Amino acid sequence: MEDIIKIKGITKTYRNKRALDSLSLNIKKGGVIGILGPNGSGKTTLIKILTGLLRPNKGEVLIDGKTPGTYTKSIVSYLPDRNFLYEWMNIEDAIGFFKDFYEDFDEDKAINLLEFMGLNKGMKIKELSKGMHEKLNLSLVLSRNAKVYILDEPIAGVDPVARDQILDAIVKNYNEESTMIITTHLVRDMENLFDDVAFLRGGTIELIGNAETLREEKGMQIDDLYKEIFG
Ligand SMILES: Nc1ncnc2c1ncn2[C@@H]1O[C@H](COP(=O)(O)OP(=O)(O)OP(=O)(O)O)[C@@H](O)[C@H]1O
Repeated sequence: MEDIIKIKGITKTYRNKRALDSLSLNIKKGGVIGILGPNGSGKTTLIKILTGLLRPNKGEVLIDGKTPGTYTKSIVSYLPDRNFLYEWMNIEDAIGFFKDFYEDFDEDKAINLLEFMGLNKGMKIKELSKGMHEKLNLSLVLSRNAKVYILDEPIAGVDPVARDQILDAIVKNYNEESTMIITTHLVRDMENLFDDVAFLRGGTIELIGNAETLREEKGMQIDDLYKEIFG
């Protein structure tokens, strides 16, 4: 299977802190990969490099054959780990904002997803709870017809019911032609979603593999393997 993302030897240093250390990773087209690692392991830094928000000090990243920039932003739908909508907006404005920004945005899909999440158009952004924010942001991001979806900690800080709804929305809206990259340290809740997993420690990949194969080889769930590696 063709690789949609090729990461070769990237290093990223903030002042004197090395967040990524000669990290290499190829991600094949189609499928869901979990990037797993504890706080500070470099997950967000890696995602910011993939989305073109940061540049590595060394190494190379290719997404669909191009370095992160205008083209890659047009094919990558990104859920940041924080809110990206304006406080003055309501949900309808947020839909309009995505429609204006992204040619691949499917408004009908967004409306269906928002209904599934129990959100309505008139709700004001500044009045949403953390879980509602997460549901809104995810609904918008999943409503783009993108080649690559990058979800940074999609269920962090939300209650178990909202978590299940978010996971359901991801599963139901995932299209097998596209590639999904999800970072998390909430492995138990998310492991059934992953085709492949990569364990990140100290800015490098400690272990990578097919989730099912790893479960068989190690005789344990990915969550237990995570605890064994990072515990
Ligand atoms: N802007 C910054 N300036 C200085 N150091 C930073 C900056 N951003 C991240 N770091 C450091 O780089 C390392 C990797 O951080 P990063 O945010 O990528 O980790 P993470 O795996 O996403 O963590 P978390 O799960 O807590 O979000 C950490 O040691 C962090 O302190």
